[in-house]
Amino acid sequence: MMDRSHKPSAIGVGASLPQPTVSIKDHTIEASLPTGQSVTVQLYGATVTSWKSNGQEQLFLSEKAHLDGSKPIRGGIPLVFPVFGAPPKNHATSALPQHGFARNSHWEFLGKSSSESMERDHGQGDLAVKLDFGLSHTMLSKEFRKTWPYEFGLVYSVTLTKDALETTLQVRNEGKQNFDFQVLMHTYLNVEDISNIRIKGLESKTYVDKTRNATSHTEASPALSITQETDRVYQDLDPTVPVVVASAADDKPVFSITREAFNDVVVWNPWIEKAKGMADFGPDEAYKNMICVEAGSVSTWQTLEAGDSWEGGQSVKSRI
Ligand SMILES: O=P(O)(O)OC[C@H]1O[C@@H](O)[C@H](O)[C@@H](O)[C@@H]1O
Repeated sequence: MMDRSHKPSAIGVGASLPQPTVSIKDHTIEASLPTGQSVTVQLYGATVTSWKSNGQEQLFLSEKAHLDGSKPIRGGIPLVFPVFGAPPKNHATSALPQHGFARNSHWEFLGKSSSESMERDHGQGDLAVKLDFGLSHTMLSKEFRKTWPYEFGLVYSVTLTKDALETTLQVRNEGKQNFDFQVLMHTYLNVEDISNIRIKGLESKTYVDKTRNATSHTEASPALSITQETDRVYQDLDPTVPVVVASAADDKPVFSITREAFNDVVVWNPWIEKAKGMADFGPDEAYKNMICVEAGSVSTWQTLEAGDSWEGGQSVKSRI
């Protein structure tokens, strides 16, 4: 999964091998590999809004998503930090909006690096391109700084490889006070038909069902089908065991998600009524073309002591 074995790029060493390209335009960063895969990231929220692989778009983006920075982007991979869902009462995050401020703040592009993986699963020499984004307390709006007055630094890395999209968040406590946070990569996966997929890797896991008064249950199904509004927080998963979105027809994986330091996975689909009720969700029937499988750390709080840092991430493979 998270492959830390990238060696420095061979760019400019006389080789005429095609290299990744990266372009920056209108607060949008686009990177593509010579093998055809591409990724698009908006500086607003450092939200990944497109990931193309195998000649297909892998992420769902609502037709009505706001891409002008006026609202968190409905689709792609919004980043949830420092609180998941509605903030609890009497907590340091209480005055923040739902899902925190990372997805509705302006990030900076820190740069790109190209690399050649030495030990990827699919053979040697695969090219990868990594895009780094930063957000710190000095970049927050006055309002967010006031409501969450901690000194922090976030570095969000988006790595595109031939086989996967990897997203990693590093959180640093740059102040003198400890702070608590939750984090989640709210990944909207593009699916052809929700009735034709099953979610595997959740059996026997405890989940909180947010559609049933946040009651706790144990997943009985080895292959979960989505047939109604679904909003579940699965807890205490082994991050190295993939959560797989598989085809119901032939059981082949459509997506496989492994994680690092993320023990929770949220499965969300708004279904008919909720989809209609969201002004930025469209078309109404698009709930059939998406499933959110959201890797994160949300069932407890991570406490970060002054000067410390923490890192977590996911690797999403498609149609392997
Ligand atoms: O509408 P938002 O703030 O983007 O949230 C979408 C959904 O995000 C999911 O992660 C939550 O579990 C749901 O409860 C929520 O409805």
